[in-house]
Amino acid sequence: MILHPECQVTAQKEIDSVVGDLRLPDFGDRDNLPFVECILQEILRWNPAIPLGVPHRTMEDDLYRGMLIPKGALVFPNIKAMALDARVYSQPTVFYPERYLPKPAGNGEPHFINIAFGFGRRVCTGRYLAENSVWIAIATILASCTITNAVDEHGEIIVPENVLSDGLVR
Ligand code: HEM
Repeated sequence: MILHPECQVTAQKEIDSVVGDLRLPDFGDRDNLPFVECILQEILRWNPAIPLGVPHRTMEDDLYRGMLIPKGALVFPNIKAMALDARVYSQPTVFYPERYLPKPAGNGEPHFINIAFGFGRRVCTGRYLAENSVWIAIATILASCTITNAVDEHGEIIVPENVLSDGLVR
């Protein structure tokens, strides 16, 4: 929110108009907060927490675009490459939650939630806990707080660097 203050303003206006200021958002509000939903999707996509997914092993020979993937092969789903695929997401490195809104407000780009949590029989078992936890955190924090930059000893705004750890989980 510090790096993208305009997103915070948009989300807070949406929460104020839908929820008001007499209560906090709850899960019953989720369908009525499309921009908060967009922020959740963009957080999952912009810098995926598990960039190379978790490898799966093929149980039988498979053919993919004419290429044989033999039984027993390890397949790594490159989630980060899918997140940054410019054929699917315009300016993919930019944090731009509006991209998911239908046209003309946004680009109608596909939600990332079906990719971020992996695939098939071994899909993340914590998916719904995680997605709902992140959603309620975004909604309640932005309903009750405004996140702003820290300032240094001279009163100058500190702009944090966007630096992430490397590894299986970031
Ligand atoms: C935003 C948060 C999270 C993300 C992005 C995430 C993502 C993933 C991904 C990509 C996988 C690999 C799925 C595959 O094999 O294709 C996975 C597996 C798994 N996740 Fe998560 N996860 C998150 C939170 C959680 C939480 C909160 C829990 C537990 C409460 C959890 C428990 C698991 C478990 C147990 C597996 C292994 C499932 C299996 O191999 O059968 N995850 N997760």
